[in-house]
Amino acid sequence: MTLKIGVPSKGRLMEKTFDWFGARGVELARTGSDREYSASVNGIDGIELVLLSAGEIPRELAAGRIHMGVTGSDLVREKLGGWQDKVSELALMGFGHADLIIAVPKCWVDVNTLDDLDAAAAAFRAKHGFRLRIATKFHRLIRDHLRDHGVADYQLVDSQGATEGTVKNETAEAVADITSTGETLRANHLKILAGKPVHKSQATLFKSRNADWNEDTRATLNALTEKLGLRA
Ligand SMILES: Nc1ncnc2c1ncn2[C@@H]1O[C@H](COP(=O)(O)OP(=O)(O)OP(=O)(O)O)[C@@H](O)[C@H]1O
Ligand SMILES: O=P(O)(O)OC[C@H]1O[C@H](OP(=O)(O)OP(=O)(O)O)[C@H](O)[C@@H]1O
Repeated sequence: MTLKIGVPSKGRLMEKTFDWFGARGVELARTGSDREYSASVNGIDGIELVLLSAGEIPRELAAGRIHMGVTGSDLVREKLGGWQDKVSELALMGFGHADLIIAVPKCWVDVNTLDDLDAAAAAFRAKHGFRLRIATKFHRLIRDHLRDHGVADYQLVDSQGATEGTVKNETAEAVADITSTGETLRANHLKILAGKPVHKSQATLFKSRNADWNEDTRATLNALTEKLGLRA
């Protein structure tokens, strides 16, 4: 039986994932044409590469359909409730860095912290008769973070892309999204609330707790982690 590793099939994380393994003597390679989703692994036997969208890798790990997978630490925490019961972290890979943050319009001069946001949200509701809207695709992480910091008078509105545009479009008053350079926030006249980010994300190699770990796959895992210089 082969050990299946899910790696991003495109996008930000793909190339660096291939480089990360390659630098450790495990060559991942796409096979076939540019558009064909097939790949191979050289340097170690008994491994099958599965090309997937980074966003789907958490679900596949949790279901045990892949034994290991590379994706952003933010996506695992967002998509898997109780993620630590489903997967474990084998390696922080040192790329794909991004911060999940909450941002408000730059012109809100009195709102710089979560406490300020809480006060602004209460005032907003009193004035407008509905709760201040925060646009995001990170529902679980933002809800938990705001609950932990005592902010209650808000509503999340779903935004799966172009989230920073929702304030200008008047579908939200604030946003919660990933940022790396900060360019998109600046361009949309938004400022990050002070304090630590909700989550500091990076590409991470995960191991599924629910996959079929039999004698073969465990032996392959041990060979692979040794080659990669990790602890299984
Ligand atoms: N500037 C950035 N913007 C968004 N995500 C970033 C950024 N920098 C790093 N990342 C990370 O990249 C990962 C998302 O990658 P990507 O957008 O390729 O995957 P995806 O959401 O599955 O998209 P797709 O479904 O199109 O493959 C997340 O873990 C995120 O934290
Ligand atoms: O801090 P920056 O370097 O400006 O990067 C942050 C932006 O990049 C991502 O969007 P993406 O390009 O994935 O597009 P999306 O709006 O479709 O999510 C993210 O959602 C931010 O909008």
